[in-house]
Amino acid sequence: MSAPVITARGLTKRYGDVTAVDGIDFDIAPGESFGFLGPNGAGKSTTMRMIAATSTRTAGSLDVLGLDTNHHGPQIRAQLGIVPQGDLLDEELRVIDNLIVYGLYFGLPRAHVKARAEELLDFAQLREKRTARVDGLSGGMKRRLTIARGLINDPKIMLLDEPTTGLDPQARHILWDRLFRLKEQGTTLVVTTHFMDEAEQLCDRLVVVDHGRIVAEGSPTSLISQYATREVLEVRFGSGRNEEVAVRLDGIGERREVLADRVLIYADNGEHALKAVIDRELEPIASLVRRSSLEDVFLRLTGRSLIE
Ligand SMILES: Nc1ncnc2c1ncn2[C@@H]1O[C@H](COP(=O)(O)OP(=O)(O)OP(=O)(O)O)[C@@H](O)[C@H]1O
Repeated sequence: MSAPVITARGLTKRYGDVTAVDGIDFDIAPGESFGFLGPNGAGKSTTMRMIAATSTRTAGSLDVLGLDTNHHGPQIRAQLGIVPQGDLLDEELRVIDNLIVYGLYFGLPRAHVKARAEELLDFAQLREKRTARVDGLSGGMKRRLTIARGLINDPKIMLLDEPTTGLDPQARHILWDRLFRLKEQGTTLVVTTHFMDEAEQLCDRLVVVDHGRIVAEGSPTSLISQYATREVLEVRFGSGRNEEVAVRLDGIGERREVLADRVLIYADNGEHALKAVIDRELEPIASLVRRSSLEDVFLRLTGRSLIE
């Protein structure tokens, strides 16, 4: 494997009594698409801010492109593309000017910035909005503009904090498509998300984080095969009946989880599990067999759902 572009050992961040990031280790390889998957408050944004060298660590080590983040902030940021959780665009400026102003801020030559901004308008599929003011754009367009802005300095690494939160399904797919394009071009992507489908779509490898700690690491498929069965049967028995019925499901599937509105039965063959449920005359009011996902991995590891 080539030398990592980001290396963390025992990385820790405390805010007073709160330990936001609690001694985590990870390596990110060049060209890799790496994810931090975890619920709100898990410490993902704090980790991103330390990688972007905008927040110093309390303990441990963190190197980005061979530079210590506590001592080389400006040199590191010059080589990163940063897409923060909020878009932080200049709403009163035109789309093209948002790109140009940001590029000039890096101290890049004006002619270069202007040419690069035009290329990025096409990349972000915003050509026809070139002279529109940002405050008139849709959420998806603003997000694509933020990504384009992050690319103005030709970064080796893109940091994307919750890239599609708040977007509708169509806007998310357009954005994912742009990120796949970047990945194909060899850009290293570091993504935080609490959406399991986003992690499955975008990440070659990810760490599952909870309460500032890494609880599992691997590719989406390896995590699913390690922590879940091939399929899951979801059954609903009606309000208040799930707990009562769950005790009568013993022996069906490998494992069961009782949630407020449904019971999940983990089995490699969901149809067989459903037949076993029906044979016991338990009469679910609804049932669904689906493939296991990273949501199931998170539930298995923490006993909680990713989205509460
Ligand atoms: N500047 C700060 N001062 C004090 N506490 C903070 C600060 N920033 C984050 N925290 C705390 O650190 C913990 C981790 O927060 P962080 O924002 O990194 O989580 P997250 O996984 O990114 O969640 P979200 O997606 O909601 O941002 C939380 O308990 C949060 O309240």
